[in-house]
Amino acid sequence: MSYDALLWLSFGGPEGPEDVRPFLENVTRGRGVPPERLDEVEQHYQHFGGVSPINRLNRDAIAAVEPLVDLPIYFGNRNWHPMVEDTLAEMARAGVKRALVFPTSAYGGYSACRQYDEDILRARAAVGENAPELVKLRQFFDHPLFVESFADAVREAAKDLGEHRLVFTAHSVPLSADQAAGPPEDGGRLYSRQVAEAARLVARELGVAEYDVVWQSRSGPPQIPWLEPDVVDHIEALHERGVPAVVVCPIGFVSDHLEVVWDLDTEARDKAAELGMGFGRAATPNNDPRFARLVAELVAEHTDGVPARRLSEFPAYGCTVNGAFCATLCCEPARRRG
Ligand SMILES: CC1=C(CCC(=O)O)c2cc3nc(cc4[nH]c(cc5[nH]c(cc1n2)c(C)c5CCC(=O)O)c(CCC(=O)O)c4C)C(CCC(=O)O)=C3C
Ligand SMILES: [Fe+2]
Repeated sequence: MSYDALLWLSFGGPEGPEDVRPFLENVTRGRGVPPERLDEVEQHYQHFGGVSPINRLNRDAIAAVEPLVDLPIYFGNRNWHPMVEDTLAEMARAGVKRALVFPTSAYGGYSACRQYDEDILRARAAVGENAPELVKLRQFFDHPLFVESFADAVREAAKDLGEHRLVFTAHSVPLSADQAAGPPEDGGRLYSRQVAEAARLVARELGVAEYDVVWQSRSGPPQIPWLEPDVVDHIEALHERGVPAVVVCPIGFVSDHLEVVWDLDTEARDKAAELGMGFGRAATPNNDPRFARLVAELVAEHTDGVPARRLSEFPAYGCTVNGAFCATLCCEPARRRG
């Protein structure tokens, strides 16, 4: 199959103090996130001058991928400029008929996969009949280049720490969303099980037998259960068990965006310092040259029939055309069910 372009599809983030509130409103529209939580998150962004690093990190990664692929790369986001609707309109004007889409998430689940399908549907509907055909690349949580880059990052973060516990962290989601993650016939929990599998692969690469998988950045109303334990609470629990230091590996993310620099480099690091524990945080893959190669390989699976490299046989989906869902009821949000 031939393609005219690659669309880099990401979350988006504010680029100045006035952007923060409208960005947060875009993210949480219709999601029942309490206003107090939004006020709190607004402060995290304002602490960094209202600028999330995520757009810059995406632009850097795109620049690293450009020399490795034969396609022009376009950049569009779900929640902030450049908005994917505008990017897709620009692609249509440039004559793009069929494009691959790289979503900046390695996993399945509603927030990590299906919501990017919804972005594709929305953007194609906005552009209308000239909308390019869009083929989304697959979930890559078990790609050897993803796993190796995290393993090296953990080695680097741990190098001066001595005895420590390795703790993987990913974005928490409501338990109901995790239960609905993946095609129902797979039994659900695709997101948390893929995160656990990626953690297992990185730990295996490092030869580490004991480690934990925990969650961060929980949102939503307090009465709704989300994946636990939270990383900060877990650091306290490790301290009580006499663990002298932690290395936190943000396996759930591809870049050091605001939820990594705030929730880990600020909150988790401060908690460890308060308890007198050593703390190291592994870098995410975004700026590792292997990440650019990973994207180029995912593209080559489609353009050159290069076989998919995977370290596990764990269920993986995500590759669909024009925003179709991976399977009937795949990652269907509970609130939208009958
Ligand atoms: C699974 C997952 C990923 C990983 C997959 C992927 O990477 O796509 C992810 C990534 C990200 N999440 C991000 C930011 C936010 N997420 C929020 C809220 C939420 N995230 C959720 C899940 C996830 N989120 C959920 C279930 C909610 C509740 C609302 C809802 O049901 O949708 C909120 C609202 C405020 C709050 O925290 O309450 C913000 C600001 C940023 C950008 C950071 C930056 O600006 O640098 C990134 C990359
Ligand atoms: Fe999020």
